[in-house]
Amino acid sequence: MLKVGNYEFSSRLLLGTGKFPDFDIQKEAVKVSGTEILTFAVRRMNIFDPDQPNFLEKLDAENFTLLPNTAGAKTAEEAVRIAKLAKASGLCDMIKVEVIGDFKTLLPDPLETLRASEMLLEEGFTVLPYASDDVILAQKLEELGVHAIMPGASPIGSGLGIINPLNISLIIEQANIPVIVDAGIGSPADAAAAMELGADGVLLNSAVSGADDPVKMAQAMKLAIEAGRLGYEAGRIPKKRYASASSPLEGMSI
Ligand SMILES: CC(=O)[C@@H](O)[C@H](O)COP(=O)(O)O
Repeated sequence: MLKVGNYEFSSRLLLGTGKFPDFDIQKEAVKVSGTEILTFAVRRMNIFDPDQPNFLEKLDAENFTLLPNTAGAKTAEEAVRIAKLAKASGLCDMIKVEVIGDFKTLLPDPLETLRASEMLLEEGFTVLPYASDDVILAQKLEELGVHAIMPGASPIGSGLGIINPLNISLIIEQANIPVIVDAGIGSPADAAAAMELGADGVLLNSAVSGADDPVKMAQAMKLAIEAGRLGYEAGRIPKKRYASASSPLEGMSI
């Protein structure tokens, strides 16, 4: 069970809704992924014009917890404005804080992310900041009172997987709140690796929406996340430098 603030989920996969080839494929991929949390950029929503196409319309949004994100914000103030807009339009009070520091790498701005998180907590939001994989930043965000931390595996849309597993595992080890690895996941192996490190969940989008077969990939991600979690809970064997026989012969009279 993944618990974030007052919310509980049985799926540990958080899925982005952008960049699918079409809405029917998006709908089918979402269905087979088993996700209960859908994230999307508030700025992509036609909140005030119901006649405009709505990219969530095929999805029976009431069956999911919506996690609006503040993509496009460059400052804490912009992120707070976007979050308030989402809340005012009746979307969930959970918000993924995304304050980008540089539009080439799409890496998050740590200082503005910290400031935005503080301001949104004061406003009563359930706050999930997307952050770099910085161990101390994760500590400071937790001290502020955020409800989950979402360190990036690698830059958004890069598909590079976890480029600093040490940092991700240190963040997980110190955290008393859920750690959801977000962005840069390229394959099911990457998602399983995050879960095997002990992550509480994985947020991904491009790996599914950009796959040759997004529906198959959505299912693969679901299975990978479940397998990774099971493996983590089961406890892997330690890595050793030398062989040790799988069928020991000691004590056997031959
Ligand atoms: C949808 C969303 O929130 C993205 O900003 C997120 O970080 C996913 O990144 P990938 O597309 O790399 O999975």
